[in-house]
Amino acid sequence: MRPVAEHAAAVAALFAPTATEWVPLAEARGRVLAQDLVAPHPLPPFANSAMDGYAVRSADLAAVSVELPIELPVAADLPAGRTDGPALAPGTAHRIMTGAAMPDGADAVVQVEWTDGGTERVRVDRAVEAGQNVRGAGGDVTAGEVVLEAGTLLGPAQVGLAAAIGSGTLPVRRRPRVLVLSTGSELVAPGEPLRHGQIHESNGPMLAAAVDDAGGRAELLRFVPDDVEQFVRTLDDALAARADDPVDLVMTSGGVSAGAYEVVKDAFSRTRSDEGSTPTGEPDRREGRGVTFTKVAMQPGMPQGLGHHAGPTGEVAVVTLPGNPVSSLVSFEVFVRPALRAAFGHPQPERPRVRARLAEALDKPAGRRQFRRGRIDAVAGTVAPVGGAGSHLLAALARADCLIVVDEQVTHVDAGETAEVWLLDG
Ligand SMILES: Nc1nc2c(c(=O)[nH]1)N[C@H]1C(S)=C(S)[C@@H](COP(=O)(O)OP(=O)(O)OC[C@H]3O[C@@H](n4cnc5c(N)ncnc54)[C@H](O)[C@@H]3O)O[C@H]1N2
Ligand code: MOO
Repeated sequence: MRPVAEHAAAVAALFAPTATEWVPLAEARGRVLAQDLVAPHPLPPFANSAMDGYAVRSADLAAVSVELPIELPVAADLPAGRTDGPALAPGTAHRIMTGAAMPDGADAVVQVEWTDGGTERVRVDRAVEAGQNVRGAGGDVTAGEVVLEAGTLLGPAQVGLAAAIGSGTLPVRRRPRVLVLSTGSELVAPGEPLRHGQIHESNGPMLAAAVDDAGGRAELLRFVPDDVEQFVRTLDDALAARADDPVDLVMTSGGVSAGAYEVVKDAFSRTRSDEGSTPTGEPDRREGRGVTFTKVAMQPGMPQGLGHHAGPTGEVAVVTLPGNPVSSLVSFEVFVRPALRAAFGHPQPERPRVRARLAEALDKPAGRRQFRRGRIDAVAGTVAPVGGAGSHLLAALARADCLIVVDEQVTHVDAGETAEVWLLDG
């Protein structure tokens, strides 16, 4: 069986780094900056007041104390946003609000609490030092400074900074576009009634959510039954309809194990053997490198496939995930998520990994790396398995907040021993 790391590297190699696109600030969160962002002006752009109060010359107040207050005429009112504030004459004060530009001639602000709050004249009973309560121009950012480097993940603070320097749009790496296609004749759309032998289609919505959550752009296609013709037609129609904005990956679920009706395996094996020419002698547009199916030494997620499908608009990368719901999502976590994030330059493609003590013993077969679902207690430094190893246990997966990784050769881990844990909330 193929080692997990080898398959992960092969999946990563399917992705090309995504191009740059410009997006409005409102769409920038979670994206990766494609170019250094340079401030065209300083921050703050002008010296301004840090307090509601009175702009003064500190020299005028040098001798002031509670016992010896001073009274100054209030010569102007400076709310934040006033663009034509007059200069301050010696021996006068301007009423000023937080964020308003400091008038020429003033070098300090007396906060309103240290005054009688007058509007015509103001009594001040505390001295201030030059620069007190003044936020200097460029105190945060200087003009020409790189405020955010290419490769930065844009969160709320970074979006705020970009807005503050006046950027309305930002150059970011394009989100990889992923088509999700589930297969299985037993599948029924959620919301529709089930007959005996049928189940609701859960992998498609789950994997589409996982793609979006990873920072990609998922498009969930209508699932198909175990019918090769229908599978290929659905996929090729979807690819043809997206000729102007090509997809980065086709991700399928189901139909890859050892049964009699393995639609994904059959479909991609067929398109591969179609290489050559069509009956009319035209070159076959399906000619391509094909999809290879393999067993990976992991549990869940053993049957895997990857490669390229020669669709109507050219070659497109393909990853085929196993149909069992837990296998499907765990395979996505192990192989697709890190590759997808690396493709758009995410600074942390992989889930945060920690070590934690097992709250109970675990047994597993030798030969496959096991990814058990768990709940972590970060304060206690312990992790408890949730549910068993079965790859149909979707409810346990939904209760889990981490994966517990137990290496191939290990068959037993005692309670209290440490294990590697991947944090799914990170
Ligand atoms: N004889 C063997 N049988 C199986 C093997 C094997 O090596 N030899 N491998 C097992 C393992 S491990 C896995 S994992 C599964 C993988 O099977 P497929 O990828 O072919 O998936 P299906 O057979 O189509 O479905 C498996 C299981 O999952 C359910 N399923 C499928 N798609 C969905 C969906 N979109 N939403 C919800 N549930 C879905 C399906 O009903 C099956 O119960 O094969 C084992 N068998
Ligand atoms: O490998 Mo399957 O993915 O165990 O259930």
